[in-house]
Amino acid sequence: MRYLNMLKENDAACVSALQNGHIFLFHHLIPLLQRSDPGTFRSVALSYSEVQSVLHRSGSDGSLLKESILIGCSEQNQAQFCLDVGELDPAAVAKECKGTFIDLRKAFFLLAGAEAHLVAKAQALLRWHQINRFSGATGQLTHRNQAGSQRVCSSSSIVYYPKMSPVVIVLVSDGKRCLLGRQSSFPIGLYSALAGFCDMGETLEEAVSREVAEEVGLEVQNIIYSSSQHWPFPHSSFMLACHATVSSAHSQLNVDHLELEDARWFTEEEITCALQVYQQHSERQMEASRYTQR
Ligand SMILES: NC(=O)C1=CN([C@@H]2O[C@H](COP(=O)(O)OP(=O)(O)OC[C@H]3O[C@@H](n4cnc5c(N)ncnc54)[C@H](OP(=O)(O)O)[C@@H]3O)[C@@H](O)[C@H]2O)C=CC1
Ligand SMILES: [Mg+2]
Repeated sequence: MRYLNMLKENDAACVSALQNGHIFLFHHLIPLLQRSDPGTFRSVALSYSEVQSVLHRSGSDGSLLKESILIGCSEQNQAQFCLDVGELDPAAVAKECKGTFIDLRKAFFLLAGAEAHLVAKAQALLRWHQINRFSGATGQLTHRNQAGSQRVCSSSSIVYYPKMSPVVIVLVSDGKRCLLGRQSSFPIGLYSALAGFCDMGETLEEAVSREVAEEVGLEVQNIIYSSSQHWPFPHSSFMLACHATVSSAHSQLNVDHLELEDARWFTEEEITCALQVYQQHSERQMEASRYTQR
């Protein structure tokens, strides 16, 4: 952690870490991945010299490497960076690296947990840099530090840091059943715990109470924080997961159909059955993928 912090503050040390580090490539924010076991993917960690030769063979002079952004540090203490090669031909880069550019929405659940997290973080940082080239206060260009942990306005010295939007996601229970809803944009059959963006100035508990009231017209109690994760879609969210209850006497839903297509109470048996069907479906997909790769 201290090493990473030092790299954020020391441009020269960051350049040297880049030359000895691992680099993950993206093309217009789409990560370069490799198929590993059938139906799963892994990220592709390239060395500085490997990326240099990919860039040269793709007709670039290599100066693009300076655009790499620090994303973390491996267990072997090697700094990890990401780089968007959007100006190059994706097919040529993919061929050079024996990989393939795959939309993160498709690959996210097929990457191992730590890799999914790293690739999502990299995409989020790359996106933040791409959309913050100018200062919102002065309209002037901003410049990044070597690590890419901040951007500074060239005329006012205002410092900008990468942003996330806090989101609450809550599993509401009435003691016997849990409440799930779906938006019309969800894949067919997919239901999820209720979620929503926190408003400015809200506490976690206030955001949970408001979102549930807005979406299904219930007043929740006993809000308990459970866990958190970075959520890359559609932009960078910081998901805070909670449990909450309603009394069974006050569990009548009044769904806001502008926000949700449907919301329902589900019993434990229904959830278990749905998870089993999902598991069988995933296994069949993996089997099919094994067959097509033969
Ligand atoms: N069950 C779920 O809904 C799940 C949601 N998520 C994630 O949680 C996040 C929030 O869920 P969702 O239900 O869509 O949120 P909300 O219930 O808050 O509804 C989304 C609407 O909120 C408005 N909004 C307010 N603040 C923001 C902001 N910072 N960024 C974008 N829109 C904002 C937008 O309205 P307008 O466009 O009218 O301005 C948007 O259409 C999303 O990132 C989603 O991917 C993850 C898993 C499950
Ligand atoms: Mg919502």
